[in-house]
Amino acid sequence: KKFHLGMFEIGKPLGKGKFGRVYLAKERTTGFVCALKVLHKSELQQGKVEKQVRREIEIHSNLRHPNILRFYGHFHDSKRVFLILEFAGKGELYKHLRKESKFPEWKAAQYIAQMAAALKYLHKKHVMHRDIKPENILVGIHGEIKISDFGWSVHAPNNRRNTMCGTLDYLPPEMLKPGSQDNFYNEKVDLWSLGVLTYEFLVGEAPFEDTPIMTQKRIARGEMTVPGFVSKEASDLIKRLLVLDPERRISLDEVQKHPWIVKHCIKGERATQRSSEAKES
Ligand SMILES: COc1cccc(-c2nc(Nc3cc(C)[nH]n3)cc3ccccc23)c1
Repeated sequence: KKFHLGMFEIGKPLGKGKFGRVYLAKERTTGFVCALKVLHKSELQQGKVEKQVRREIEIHSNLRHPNILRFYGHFHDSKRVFLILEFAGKGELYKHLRKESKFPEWKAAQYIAQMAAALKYLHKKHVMHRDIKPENILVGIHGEIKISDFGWSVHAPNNRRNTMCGTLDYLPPEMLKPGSQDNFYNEKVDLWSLGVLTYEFLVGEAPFEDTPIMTQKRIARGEMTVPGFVSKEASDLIKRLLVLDPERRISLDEVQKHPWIVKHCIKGERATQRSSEAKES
């Protein structure tokens, strides 16, 4: 007996996140496959995250980009909230990262180029994600990556009122400063996190990974070293993103034109040139 929920046929559970379970689902009339995220209102109340979920829905439902997981809609019953999300066939990026321990430079560069494109789109809408990390990225069936969780995204600028986000590893120095009320930060926080992500893709661990106290100290001082096996171009990009002063971080446009990205990301004519060469051979 298949389990139906209104117009959806519920398939296998894909896994569970922090506040809910995710199921494969099929829309009954069209056969459209999606992922259904089920959140229990009681758990949201306990975790004091209802406002965050409402903001996630409001922000995520207005986003359309190939490297951002599509949000199709939501509905709720007395006990649960259901988010209708795009299904990404290859699951969580951080599982691939742990399995491969670190990514080859060409793969890391392609992922970072896709992240830069998604962040450029978000920042143009004055949305900052604030929680860029491998756990919040899914992989589509063709290997493309999709930013998923928007639970911590807000409209920029913002001053840190709410409690700390998840892991400290990805927090930029400006979000760690003692709570002076004029502690405003903007979307450049995502540039710092992009630097941490680039490092973690290439090295297999975060640049400031340490005990919580030491991690905060090392972030505040920008204290990290890039191992010798990382190419000098990749190391250059990491160092231009992990800059303490948010205003001095490399821009997303410059990331997309950076030699390390250009070298590994076949675009347009070079791709066709490659394929035409292949045809000749
Ligand atoms: C904790 O492990 C979790 C949790 C939630 C989802 C997955 C998972 N997700 C997706 N795709 C998704 C998920 C969403 C919201 N859209 N597309 C695919 C997978 C494939 C193999 C294993 C696991 C998968 C894992």
